[in-house]
Amino acid sequence: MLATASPGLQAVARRLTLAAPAAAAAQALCVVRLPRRLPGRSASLRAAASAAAAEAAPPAKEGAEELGFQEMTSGTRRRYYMLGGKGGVGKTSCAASLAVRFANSGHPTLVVSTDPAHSLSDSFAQDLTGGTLVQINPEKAREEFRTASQKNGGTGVKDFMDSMGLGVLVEQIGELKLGELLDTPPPGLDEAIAISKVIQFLEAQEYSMFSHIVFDTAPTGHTLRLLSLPDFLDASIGKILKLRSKIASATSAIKSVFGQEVQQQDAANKLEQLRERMVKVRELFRDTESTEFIIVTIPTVMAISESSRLHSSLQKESVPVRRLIVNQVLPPSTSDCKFCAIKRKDQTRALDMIRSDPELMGLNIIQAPLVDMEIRGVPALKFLGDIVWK
Ligand SMILES: Nc1ncnc2c1ncn2[C@@H]1O[C@H](COP(=O)(O)OP(=O)(O)OP(=O)(O)O)[C@@H](O)[C@H]1O
Repeated sequence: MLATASPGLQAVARRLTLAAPAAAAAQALCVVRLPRRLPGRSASLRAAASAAAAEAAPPAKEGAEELGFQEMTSGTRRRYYMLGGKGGVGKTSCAASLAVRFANSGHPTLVVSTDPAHSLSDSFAQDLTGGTLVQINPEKAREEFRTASQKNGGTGVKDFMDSMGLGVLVEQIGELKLGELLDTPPPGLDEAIAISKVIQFLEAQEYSMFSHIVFDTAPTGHTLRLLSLPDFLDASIGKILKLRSKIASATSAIKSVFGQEVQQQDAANKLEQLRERMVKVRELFRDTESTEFIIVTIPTVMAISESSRLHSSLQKESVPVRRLIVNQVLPPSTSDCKFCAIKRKDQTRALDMIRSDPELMGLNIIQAPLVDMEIRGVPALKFLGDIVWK
């Protein structure tokens, strides 16, 4: 989904609309362009914001480098922020509030969702000033990939090779898992191809004005698969290309004998383009200068354990992580009911767990209070953003 305002962007939007039938909405990516200044919050939200900010516990920064909002807006390079974590912890709310904060500080911002069941439009309460919504359909993108790979063979490159009497070569390059790749695509392929498309669009001249891109990422499992996928695809596509060059001389010999037309160039070029895009996505995800993965969690033992594992996996993938948002922390109170007192004790134990977790203790920890309103619509997002992103 894409919300656009300028005529140039609308041209892209129309192109994308045509490529994506409405029925595919559940499989869509969401890209929202934010105007530089978004509507301010109401007087009641303003009052609640200052109360919540005063009540929010100070961020724990033991051993962590000092990181603030100012640092997020310094420099001239485009910045990418990816928010990820366990389901329901507040990724969308935090991502949307960061985007609103950037936009209101004068930074042209795009917010993108890679979650097929994204709730960005709910979060913004469809308050996408001046924009039109457009779906980018990952299934369509995957279909393009399959068509490119199968162009010459009807049922695939392997069959094509067999038909040319070259099946034995495929056997020789034993590890080629092309059939599997095409018939049972690994989880996250749609997402990876779609995100590479988004990155491709973002690199176009008409998007160059956007200095801040915020990704409201898919839940943990998807995100990890997505991160490791470019390596897998790189290897698979690399094998196809290697195979192609190996058989090049053999096919021309066959052509000269049978006069058979072999048009592999087109398919190979498309695969090569896809491979290059995938490599770019992988590089972008690992670039410490421009990219940061922000883990969002809540103060429960289960969520923190999962965040610890997520951080460990992200480190293995060399994805830069510096901040941990602990969302929905009960604000201090002098008159707790029994339920609140027990809940608070649980939360305190979970927060202590973060401070002693070897994976998490070095991160800059930002506590976001549990607020007594739904985080929905730009004023509420501004309210949350002013508390979280200081
Ligand atoms: N600090 C908070 N105080 C009160 N409510 C909150 C807070 N943060 C998030 N919420 C609410 O919690 C719900 C889930 O939030 P959100 O959709 O941002 O989570 P998510 O991690 O993106 O979920 P999913 O994994 O399903 O995409 C929403 O109704 C949101 O308004």
